[in-house]
Amino acid sequence: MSYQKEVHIAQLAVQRATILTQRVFHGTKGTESKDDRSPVTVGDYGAQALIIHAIQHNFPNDEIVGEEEASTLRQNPNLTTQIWDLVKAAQLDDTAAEQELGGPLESPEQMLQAIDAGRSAGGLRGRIWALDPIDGTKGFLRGGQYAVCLALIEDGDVKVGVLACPNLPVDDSAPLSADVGEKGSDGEGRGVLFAAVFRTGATSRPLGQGALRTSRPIRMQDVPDITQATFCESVEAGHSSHGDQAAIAKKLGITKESVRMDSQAKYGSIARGAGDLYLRLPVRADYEEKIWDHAAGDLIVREAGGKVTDAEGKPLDFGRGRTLKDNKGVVAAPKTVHQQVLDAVKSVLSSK
Ligand SMILES: Nc1ncnc2c1ncn2[C@@H]1O[C@H](COP(=O)(O)O)[C@@H](O)[C@H]1OP(=O)(O)O
Ligand SMILES: [Mg+2]
Ligand SMILES: [Mg+2]
Ligand SMILES: [Mg+2]
Repeated sequence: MSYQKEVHIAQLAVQRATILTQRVFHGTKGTESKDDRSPVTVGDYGAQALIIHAIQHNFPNDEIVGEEEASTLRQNPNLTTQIWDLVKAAQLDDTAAEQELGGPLESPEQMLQAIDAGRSAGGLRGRIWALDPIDGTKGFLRGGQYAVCLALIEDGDVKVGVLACPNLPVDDSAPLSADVGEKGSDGEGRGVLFAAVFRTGATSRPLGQGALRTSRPIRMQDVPDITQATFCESVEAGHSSHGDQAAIAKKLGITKESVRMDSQAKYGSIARGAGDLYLRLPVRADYEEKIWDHAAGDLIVREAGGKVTDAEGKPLDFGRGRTLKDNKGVVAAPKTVHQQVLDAVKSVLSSK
């Protein structure tokens, strides 16, 4: 199977969803108090509805594991109307592409049903899409990094992964900096769409409309000297231990500050060689990572020449349900240095 239709539809679907997320961000900026999470709620539901509608139109027999579900939304008609207005207006300029996605949704009820179609339990058999409509909610709210993430898992293996990152530089060679991580902005020169298909490599293309078919291949950067590598990690210390990361960097002789950013933009950034290593180090022993937080990024990094495992060296197992219940942490690195990084991770974690 070549998965060409799957990756094409997945790219268009996340691209359309970012029209909505960007409108939500710009429409609410400055009008909401800082700790008001309503923009992200609107963006989450709206993007999930749009993407599931496109999947169901093209692949009606596939299952979907989506992060959100509509039960609380059904009790809030004002919020439903607000989201519906955004969902019906989010259309690609390219009318042929819009038709391929099934065109606009027909009614608020159809929108609610689409959101609720993301309730698959996941598992080892069949074709299952994993969807995170907005990954990196904190980054989204602050105007930093976030991603719209979609992957197709077949019999437990990720076959297609796409990540739309509206606030990352378009330029694959733009170096990472704390500024890129913390202050995104989707202005001029920003917005990139990463994609990968199992065994055919990874690509990027501009996210802007009018650039629907101009993908270029991406590769991880060689790391001839590990002491010069750039680490990426979460902004949130509660999602990945900053202290353990610093100890691991020290053990490897890395002196450069890590780059902190929210979301799977970290996987995309190392896949195109803007950074080198991504570590996610468990903070709470009982937290199970969600498949929609990793499936697309895992494939994009592996197809760009990387290796992705958990902190014990096991591959991420996407066939266990809605979570990665058999894995703890993530170590993503170019194949050539992965073992060296993993050894440092194991040594630091076992000495705690
Ligand atoms: N304790 C935790 N450990 C690791 N990841 C977490 C934890 N709590 C939430 N997350 C998830 O981490 C993701 C963001 O990761 P990052 O910090 O790399 O941007 C979110 O999807 C978030 O899930 P949720 O959507 O439930 O908040
Ligand atoms: Mg997420
Ligand atoms: Mg999310
Ligand atoms: Mg969430």
